[in-house]
Amino acid sequence: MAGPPVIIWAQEVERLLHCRELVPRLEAALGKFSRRDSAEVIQPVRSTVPLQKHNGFMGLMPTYMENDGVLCTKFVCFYSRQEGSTLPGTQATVVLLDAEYGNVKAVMDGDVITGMRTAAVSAISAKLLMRPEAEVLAILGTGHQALSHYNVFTEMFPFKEVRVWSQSRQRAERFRQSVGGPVKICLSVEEAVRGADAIVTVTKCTEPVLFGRWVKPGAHVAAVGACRPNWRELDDVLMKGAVVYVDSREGAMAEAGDVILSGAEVFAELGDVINGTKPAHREKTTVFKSLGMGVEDAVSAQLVFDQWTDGK
Ligand SMILES: NC(=O)C1=CN([C@@H]2O[C@H](COP(=O)(O)OP(=O)(O)OC[C@H]3O[C@@H](n4cnc5c(N)ncnc54)[C@H](O)[C@@H]3O)[C@@H](O)[C@H]2O)C=CC1
Ligand SMILES: O=C(O)C1=NCCCC1
Repeated sequence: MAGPPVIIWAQEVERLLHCRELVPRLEAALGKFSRRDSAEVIQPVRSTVPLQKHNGFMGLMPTYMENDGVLCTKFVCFYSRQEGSTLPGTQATVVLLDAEYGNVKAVMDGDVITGMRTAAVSAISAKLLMRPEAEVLAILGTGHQALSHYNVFTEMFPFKEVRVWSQSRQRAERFRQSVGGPVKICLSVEEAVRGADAIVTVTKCTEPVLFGRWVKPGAHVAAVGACRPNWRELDDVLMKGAVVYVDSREGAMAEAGDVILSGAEVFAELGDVINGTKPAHREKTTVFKSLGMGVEDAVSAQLVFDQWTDGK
């Protein structure tokens, strides 16, 4: 008979999950997802339940990887909070199950996983699509994802300058103090992105904040916010002028306002590039529209569980 599930909370997940081990697993997972082989990955498009009273959504993200024996689901609640609210903007929990018996093996904090796997997938997009000589990174937004993206991008690439923009100077200052390295605070989005080689958009805005006319030709944009079909971070000029990559085509057509409302063509999934079935257009302006996938949470949770079991 199965024992009770283990509970692995945030501090422990943080101790066990490292970008250097996670990135190769995520690359493999993105490749498997794009092969559309049901023995590799079954991952339906996220089901989203509106929490109207609280101005939020609950996303359900199940995944089964039969060949790898991984069965997992994440519950993630995300909210549009009033300015100054002290309530959390996103809360996630990941559940790992035994596929044969159906029992829950582990319940773990999903916030650390969401932060790190999202930033790691954006970094994989940059590894594939950014120009190798890239020197300047611009981050728009200063919340949780901004911090995880700063950490992962500066660990993986030798940027000479990191710029950050926030709606609020105070939040930008707080962000600068919370990171381990140098950051240039910019007072406008234009100042932050002009001349940047890589741009990460991690805001909660619902209207475009990044305009194509400011983006240097050949730059790479990892667009992480705007995960609802009527929300935008990027304008039509950027979406239509860039080669657009996504994590999941089905996900993008259901959830990505930047894709749906601009009418931009999706060129490829990141997994197609990893599998060698679609080219990486490093020489052109590229956008990776990220929505987040259950398979990313599944391999992250399995890694945490394996490390936890090894160290027991
Ligand atoms: N693609 C993916 O896999 C994932 C995407 N997300 C999305 O990424 C975005 C950022 O998430 P977190 O950092 O966790 O949120 P957060 O609440 O910690 O930070 C949000 C940031 O957006 C800024 N912001 C809010 N409204 C704005 C507006 N109208 N214009 C410009 N900036 C604005 C805030 O000042 C803050 O810097 C959210 O949209 C979230 O839903 C989150 C997790 C995974
Ligand atoms: O993949 C995720 O996790 C999320 N994606 C979009 C919105 C918040 C969480």
